[in-house]
Amino acid sequence: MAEIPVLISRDEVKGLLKYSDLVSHLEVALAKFSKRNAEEVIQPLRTILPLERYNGFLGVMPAYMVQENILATKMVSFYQRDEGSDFPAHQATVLLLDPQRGNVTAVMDGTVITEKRTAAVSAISTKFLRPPHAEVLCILGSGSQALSHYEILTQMFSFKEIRLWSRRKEKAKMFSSKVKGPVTVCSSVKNAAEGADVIITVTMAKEPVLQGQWVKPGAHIVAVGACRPDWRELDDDLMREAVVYVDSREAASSESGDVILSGAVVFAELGEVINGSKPAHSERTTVFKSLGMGIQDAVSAKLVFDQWKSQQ
Ligand SMILES: NC(=O)C1=CN([C@@H]2O[C@H](COP(=O)(O)OP(=O)(O)OC[C@H]3O[C@@H](n4cnc5c(N)ncnc54)[C@H](O)[C@@H]3O)[C@@H](O)[C@H]2O)C=CC1
Ligand SMILES: O=C(O)C1=NCCCC1
Repeated sequence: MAEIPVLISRDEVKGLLKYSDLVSHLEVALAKFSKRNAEEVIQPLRTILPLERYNGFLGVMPAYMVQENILATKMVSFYQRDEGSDFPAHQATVLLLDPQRGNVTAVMDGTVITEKRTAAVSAISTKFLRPPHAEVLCILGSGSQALSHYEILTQMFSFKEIRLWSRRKEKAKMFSSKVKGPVTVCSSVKNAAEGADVIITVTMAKEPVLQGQWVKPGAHIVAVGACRPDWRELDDDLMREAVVYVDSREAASSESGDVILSGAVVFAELGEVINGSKPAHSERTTVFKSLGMGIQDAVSAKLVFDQWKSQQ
């Protein structure tokens, strides 16, 4: 290795990566991605290596943004852990490279990047697709993504009520004691979801947790979990009834159980809504199926690195 890369820790990434920067930069990246111009963005479908023995997966997610001169790859491991396990469900590292020379310029924690950039993309979908006068937010799940989603959605929007459901009520209570604002802990998904305007699913479920019959017509659902072709968070009724948006069509048709197994038709990518080539049907029930993209990590890593450099 000719030059030693900079190492940026989890705590440093936490301090350096701001939601406000993420939202504006991710909007530009998603809009560009959806134009499918290889002179602008190159992002192959991620490689997923099963770690069957440990009930987990390793994902490798390279991306190159040509004009911005950003080349990066994330390695992310994720596991279906037993409740109470000492090991984290997700761990990630992002490598930022110099595209001209090919050397690694920075190695940084990718776990916080994954938490923040996923929530920022969900906030972008909420911005475009939530119904008018959205007042009630519902979060299903109480892990790391639930926290980052709570943070950004309460920063960007003025919901009157925030409801939370988690499989284990004590986890939901712990969540509500960690966050700054008020949270209504609900004892069932039905109670949490009924009447909600925006519903975020951030669980490790393999079977549907949210049923279409509980969803208010016109609600916006952001489905973040179920990132394997045989995993589900949403039932067939909801998937077939809603107008379905995704981050990447290729990823959705190869990785999303909710899309593949329901046979739902994908209406548009979020990037197409941002770049104006497809409408935002905010008057209808909408689902944004998020799977996560290498360009989201690449953009985030560059923001972290630039902030880090400006402080040296
Ligand atoms: N779309 C994307 O870009 C990304 C998606 N994810 C996915 O988001 C989901 C949440 O991730 P984290 O919050 O980091 O995980 P976490 O492990 O911190 O939290 C998972 C939550 O799901 C709950 N849960 C587990 N099994 C369940 C079941 N069978 N039914 C209902 N709830 C269940 C747990 O109680 C916990 O509240 C995961 O599926 C993860 O793979 C994670 C990163 C990026
Ligand atoms: O985009 C990511 O990062 C992930 N997506 C789905 C599952 C784990 C991590």
